[in-house]
Amino acid sequence: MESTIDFPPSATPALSLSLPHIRHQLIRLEDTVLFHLIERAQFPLNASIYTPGRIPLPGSTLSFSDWVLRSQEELQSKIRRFQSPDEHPFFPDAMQPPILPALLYPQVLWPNTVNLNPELKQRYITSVLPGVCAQTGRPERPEAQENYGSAASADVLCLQSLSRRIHYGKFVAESKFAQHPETFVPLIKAADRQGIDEAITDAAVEKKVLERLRLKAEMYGADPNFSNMGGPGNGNGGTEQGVRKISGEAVVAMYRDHVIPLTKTVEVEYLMQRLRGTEWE
Ligand SMILES: O=C(O)C(=O)C[C@]1(C(=O)O)C=C[C@@H](O)C=C1
Repeated sequence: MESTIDFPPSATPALSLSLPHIRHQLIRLEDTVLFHLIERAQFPLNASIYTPGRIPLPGSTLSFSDWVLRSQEELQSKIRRFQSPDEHPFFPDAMQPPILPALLYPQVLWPNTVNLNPELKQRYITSVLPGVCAQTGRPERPEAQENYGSAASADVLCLQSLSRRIHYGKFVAESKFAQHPETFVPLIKAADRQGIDEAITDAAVEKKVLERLRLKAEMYGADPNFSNMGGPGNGNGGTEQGVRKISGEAVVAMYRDHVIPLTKTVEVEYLMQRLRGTEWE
């Protein structure tokens, strides 16, 4: 698969490492994540698809959702998806040799093994999805086996866009490191993860991210046929006339409690490996 969003082989390392450019990509990814979540939220939670063994699968003990994700990744590996430096598989054991010739991406990141997808998937299933699929003020929707395939397909898109978002932290971290190695080298040498976390944190940017996201969720999640974007009784659950497509609160909570913290963990863990094989080691 050719470049995902901004790392075509033609992109220069200088552009890939410019912090405003990286933040612009993070803002674009907000839209991608949001639209995929809105697609997922039209179906019930369907807890059965996350339970291994609940839905019989030929030759596999995985949950239905994992099986769909793994099968997709196996196919996508053949068309180069995971050669792109902003793509990380959830199932590294499913990777196959690409059938297309390798693309030459510019070497922007320091070689590293950071992949937080297992933690991301766990949080997505146990915390993000229940918030996104709930419609405030309404009873939980019953399982709908006719939507199992649609829900699992939407999950693939949600998880992959979230994974891209959090692993973008590597580019953010590389950019910050390149700007201030004198700040980071001693912290990394001392394995001071908390110190690194503080050095990469920009509280004003985080606040802006959450404010923008709330606005986007309110706008994209409203049905324009009904004026249900605000006013009393028009909160997350919508009105009698129109149900919101997604809860703004759930989207903000997802970013505040999971997406931003995981992005920061990616940044910290990437930096912890940043001195390997350098003159600073
Ligand atoms: O934009 C940055 O500087 C980032 O590190 C990304 C990000 C985020 O996840 O949105 C994470 C940590 C910072 O505190 C601010 C924002």
